[in-house]
Amino acid sequence: MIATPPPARLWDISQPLRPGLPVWPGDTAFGEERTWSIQPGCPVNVSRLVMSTHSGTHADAPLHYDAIGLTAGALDLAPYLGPAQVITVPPGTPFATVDDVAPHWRPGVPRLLLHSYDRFPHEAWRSDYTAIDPALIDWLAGQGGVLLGTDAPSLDPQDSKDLPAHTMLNRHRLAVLEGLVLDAVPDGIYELIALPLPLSNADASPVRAVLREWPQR
Ligand SMILES: Nc1ccccc1C(=O)C[C@H](N)C(=O)O
Ligand SMILES: [Zn+2]
Ligand SMILES: [Zn+2]
Repeated sequence: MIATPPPARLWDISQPLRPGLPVWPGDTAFGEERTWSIQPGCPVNVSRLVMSTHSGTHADAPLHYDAIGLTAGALDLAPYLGPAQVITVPPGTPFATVDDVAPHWRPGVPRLLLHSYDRFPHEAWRSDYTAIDPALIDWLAGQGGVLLGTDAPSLDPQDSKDLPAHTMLNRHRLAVLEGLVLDAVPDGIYELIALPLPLSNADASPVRAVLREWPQR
């Protein structure tokens, strides 16, 4: 009889996808439509989804911010699986900076997930989210980082036209997750699992992001 360890605790850090989901101003509303329904002569329910590639918790592909960038289907999956550290930045911070992160940084854990909301805004779009100082992305790359995640809907401010944070991310070829829900997650080290879908031509992909307890050594 193999002794099986108790299951590691899981945190679901993904937004529920549903009609009424707050989306980027002007973007495609989340829609679902039943195309087949269970009834005499039809044994199944089937639906159709209409959604932005940036709906809810998602991974940008480089194609989102680089006209010749990789698509979601071409992304290397390794950055989206592995040890990650959750660090809270003071709520209401306009830009997360190196000074917010460096004092809490655990060298050798190459994924940074920023927790900026006191309470994730599930019910309404908020434009006043915490964006990312590009210098933090440059610093993360220097620390051997491979992925940056945030509970905000974007790395750059909503009105940004030159996307300095996404540009720095692209320069360092870092992976990104946006729209994480970290309300219930204490700062610390976890195993991140958040795989993008093999959407062959897309500029981003929804992910089911979870954190699993990481054995503290
Ligand atoms: N839907 C959009 C439409 C136009 C411009 C930006 C968005 C975004 O959703 C922001 C995106 N999540 C980003 O990666 O910054
Ligand atoms: Zn995005
Ligand atoms: Zn983005």
